[in-house]
Amino acid sequence: MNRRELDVSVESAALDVRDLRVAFVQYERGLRRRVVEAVRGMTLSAHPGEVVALVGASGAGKSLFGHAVLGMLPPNARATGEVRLGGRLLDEAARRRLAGRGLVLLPQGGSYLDPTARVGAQVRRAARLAGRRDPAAAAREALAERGLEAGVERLYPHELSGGMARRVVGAVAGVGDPAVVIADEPTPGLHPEAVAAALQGLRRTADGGAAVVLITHDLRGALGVSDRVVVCRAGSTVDEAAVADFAGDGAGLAHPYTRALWQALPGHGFRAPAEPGAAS
Ligand SMILES: Nc1ncnc2c1ncn2[C@@H]1O[C@H](COP(=O)(O)OP(=O)(O)OP(=O)(O)O)[C@@H](O)[C@H]1O
Ligand code: NI
Repeated sequence: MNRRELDVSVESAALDVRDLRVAFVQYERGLRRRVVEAVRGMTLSAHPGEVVALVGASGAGKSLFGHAVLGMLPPNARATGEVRLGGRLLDEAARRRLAGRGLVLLPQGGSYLDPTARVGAQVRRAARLAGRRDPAAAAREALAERGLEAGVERLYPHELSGGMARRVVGAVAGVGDPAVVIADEPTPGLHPEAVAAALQGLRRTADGGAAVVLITHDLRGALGVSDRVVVCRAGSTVDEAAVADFAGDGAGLAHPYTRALWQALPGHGFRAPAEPGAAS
């Protein structure tokens, strides 16, 4: 099922997540059962054509959000809340079936590419999974659209530069014409031009009609390509702000934590906000 089959219209959000919660069941010394709530109320929606940034500190629950939406949590995790795709309420199993097709996750750490397979095979596989009738042609086209010539198909991931790898990832993500792309921290470890290229790749994916959720620590980088910013802290989404509100001394930002994140950026002359529980 791809974007057309999901029947995503501009009126309904492609992705609509309400009050998502994720708890882990843990056993202490094999006996005492303990439930730890890692995500405690995350709400986010993204419309076709939009890039919505999900920003927050390390451990805030951003990656869990992505995994929960895809229905890919570890077995000891329990998720609750409502996840709609194209207006339809779907359970975890239904979302897992859409993974790689209507719904794509680019996981944190760049492990999205299989190091043992050639680029061409990987993009063709994504095209096949997405139901493209001629996977080879679709793969060639997806790579060419991103400025990669046919020879790239024969390369292995370790033979790609950072920027090329990201474009290949973009091709893998975009070849099925997905309704929703969740990109988890797509930029660490890349040099600045490659970071910009990767973010622009996501922007183009959205301009092509997908709803993109950009998970990142990099508020400044996110502002360059996003339409809205959702801020999370300690497992909860605490604010949603328009990109235009991130200006000057942050007076346009209503939420104190969002304002503190903005003011903590280098050049703004303020200190980073303390994390809950952190020693000050
Ligand atoms: N399998 C698990 N079992 C127990 N707790 C977990 C598990 N996976 C994640 N957590 C906890 O959930 C919280 C959120 O983790 P998550 O990976 O979503 O953070 P994040 O916002 O993506 O951080 P980062 O920016 O560092 O990637 C963390 O406190 C983490 O310890
Ligand atoms: Ni993460």
